[in-house]
Amino acid sequence: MSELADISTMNAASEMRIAKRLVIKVGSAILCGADGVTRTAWLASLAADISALRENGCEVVVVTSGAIALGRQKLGLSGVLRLDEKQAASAAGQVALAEAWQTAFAPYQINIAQILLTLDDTEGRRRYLNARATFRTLLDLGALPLVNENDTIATSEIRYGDNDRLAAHAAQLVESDLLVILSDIDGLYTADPRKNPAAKHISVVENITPEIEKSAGGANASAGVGSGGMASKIAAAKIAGGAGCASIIAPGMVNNPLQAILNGGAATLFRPATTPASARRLWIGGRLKPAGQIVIDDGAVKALAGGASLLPAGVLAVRGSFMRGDAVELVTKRGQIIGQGLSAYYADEIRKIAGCKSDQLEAKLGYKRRPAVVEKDDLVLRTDT
Ligand SMILES: Nc1ncnc2c1ncn2[C@@H]1O[C@H](COP(=O)(O)OP(=O)(O)O)[C@@H](O)[C@H]1O
Ligand SMILES: N[C@@H](CCC(=O)OP(=O)(O)O)C(=O)O
Repeated sequence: MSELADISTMNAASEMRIAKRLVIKVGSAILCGADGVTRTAWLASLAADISALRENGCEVVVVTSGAIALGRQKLGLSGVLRLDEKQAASAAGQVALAEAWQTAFAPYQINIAQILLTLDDTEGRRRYLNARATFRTLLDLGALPLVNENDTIATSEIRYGDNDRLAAHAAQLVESDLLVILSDIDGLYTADPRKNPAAKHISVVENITPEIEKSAGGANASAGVGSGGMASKIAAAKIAGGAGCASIIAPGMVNNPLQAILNGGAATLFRPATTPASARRLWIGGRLKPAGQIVIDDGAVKALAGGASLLPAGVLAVRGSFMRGDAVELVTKRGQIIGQGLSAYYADEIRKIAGCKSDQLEAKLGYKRRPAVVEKDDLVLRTDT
């Protein structure tokens, strides 16, 4: 399937075939079963699928639940857990969870890298930039980022709510083009098929209408393990879609679940309303209020127009006081605003390194950092909008 494929014929399989960066969400029930024991053969089959996708050039990030389910077994906790018991279980279980994933990927010499996120990490721009840079570096180094919520410090006020939404935020953070949520069901139905046997499977959702949202009922809070329900999966698809990322809800209990999607097995595709690039352009170039200005030389103007990041060598001056992660306007020496981006440095740091070559930065700053003042992915030129 080429990238120029007619989108009206897109389904879960074709969307998966063209994905370049994929976030896969695995729930506790699929990974651990009802008894809280890791399904190792299944996990090995998923590892084979992920390894095959990576060999085809697709970058993969995994969001995995299961820490509480595994931890409660380890610590001998039973019944309904208090918040502090859940947090203790997740602390003990996260170790076992990461170990299970690392074991599954050992045959492919793929390193697992654990990232525990809290809502703050994706909502606050400075932490967002740090988290994104870490993901980017891990993917560049060929590691497989393994994400879970940082349950041990998350409180009810700051929780994402469930790992379906966490996965959508992770997809947004890494600018993924596809989110695959592996579920205990083969997609969305017109109503909950457990309660309504006449419910019909929906293979493609163009728009998440109130009717679609109503079909899911409420959250599945009473389930033994996990906490999501179909409502949280639709909410996740909505968050991802707003960032230009398509979503698939697919059956996760079967072995080789990703290969099953590629083979045309039943699943639901949620098509996004926009692309990741235009969602990002709208956010950086339109919604964020600039906190300052960076004046750049003509060489830098040319380099940015050619798709480069802004390096300190092209910086002439800095106006205002802004922080790392704030939006800044990029201005020519004649005063023309040519674009807007997220600053990778504090204003005062840029003042120290303005005009410097990249190999002089460590001596000027006293520490080592990526050289770009504004990374190309964090930059929107006026001609782009
Ligand atoms: N409209 C719907 N279509 C499909 N499943 C639904 C729908 N409404 C409610 N559900 C229920 O949601 C369940 C999936 O949510 P959940 O059990 O949390 O999944 P997982 O454990 O895979 O994260 C299904 O098994 C189904 O009973
Ligand atoms: N972070 C928690 C899982 C929370 C959650 O959303 O679970 P699930 O509904 O199984 O995806 C854990 O690792 O146990």
